[in-house]
Amino acid sequence: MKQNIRIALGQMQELTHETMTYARQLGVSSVQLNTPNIPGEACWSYEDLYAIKKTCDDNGLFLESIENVPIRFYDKIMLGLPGRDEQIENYRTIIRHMGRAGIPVLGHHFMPNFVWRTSSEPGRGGALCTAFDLEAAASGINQVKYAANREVRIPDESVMWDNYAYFLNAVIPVAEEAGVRLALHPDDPPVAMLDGTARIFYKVENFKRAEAIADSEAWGLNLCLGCCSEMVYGAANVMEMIRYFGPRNKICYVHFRDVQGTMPKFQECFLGEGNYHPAEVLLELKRSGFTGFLMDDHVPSVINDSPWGHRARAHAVGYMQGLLNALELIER
Ligand SMILES: O=C(O)C(=O)C[C@H](O)[C@H](O)CO
Repeated sequence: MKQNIRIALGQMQELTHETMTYARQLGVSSVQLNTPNIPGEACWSYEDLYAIKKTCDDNGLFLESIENVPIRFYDKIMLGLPGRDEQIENYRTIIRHMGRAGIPVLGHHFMPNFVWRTSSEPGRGGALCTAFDLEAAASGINQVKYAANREVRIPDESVMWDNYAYFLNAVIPVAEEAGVRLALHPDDPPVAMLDGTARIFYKVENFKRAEAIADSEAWGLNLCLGCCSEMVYGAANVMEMIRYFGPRNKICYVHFRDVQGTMPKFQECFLGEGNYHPAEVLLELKRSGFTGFLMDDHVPSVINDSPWGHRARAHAVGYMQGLLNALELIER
């Protein structure tokens, strides 16, 4: 059954009584977890995944997606190193467990050296916003977030493509069988090469290539509007991604955030002051046939906020709720 566009509260590593109560207080009925704190050095058990799902159900919340297994679970897969087949076996096990537990989407990215920022800059009213400047990154200074295996560098984009294809060929049939969709997140920052390691999901064309490799309903996108907006041509990528992948039912869910500026230099910001027009984007999503969920992603650091960002997340969620409300009205 097709669902309506809805909003999930997200980017928690753990589901506490407090966050679940907060989600309900904000008026959302679903949640997403990012790299949850689940025991396991290389794999997650069915029991642990089911326990999370059940906790959500018991608290009146639908668990929409788990985004990302820890990088150590699949670094060899991304880098094509010996040991990747064991990692793939574990990844397949996690997919099966998720399917059995009734968790429908597993998010993934393919960035061996993960998300980079080079500074935090004051944004609106002095709220701190993370920023990236390729020149600063190249000089090796101020790397704010970094989770790379610095010993291994893959300077060749075609090797990264081979690694991604090897991964998809091994996991897609299992995902199809388990009824779990694998949702790909774009590279952040979207750049072809970072610290000597090639990236492949930094431009629109490359997602089309990935879709063709997967060739399956089990593959889709975790469409991070922020990352697409960071790409050269900014907002145009956002619209192109929606117009192309929406009607193909390939957008599993959306990270609703934005930046100012585009590669090689950008800064995160509040919704409504970035490169794209949020209402226009939501309208386009609706028109494209999207029926997944929207969620808060990175948020500026506002005054007296918690490390997770309760205050700024409330702003992002409220903003999306207002947009959805208006959309419902004009569609009546
Ligand atoms: O960088 C972004 O846009 C993110 O959302 C980072 C997240 O950790 C995301 O899960 C990366 O896959």
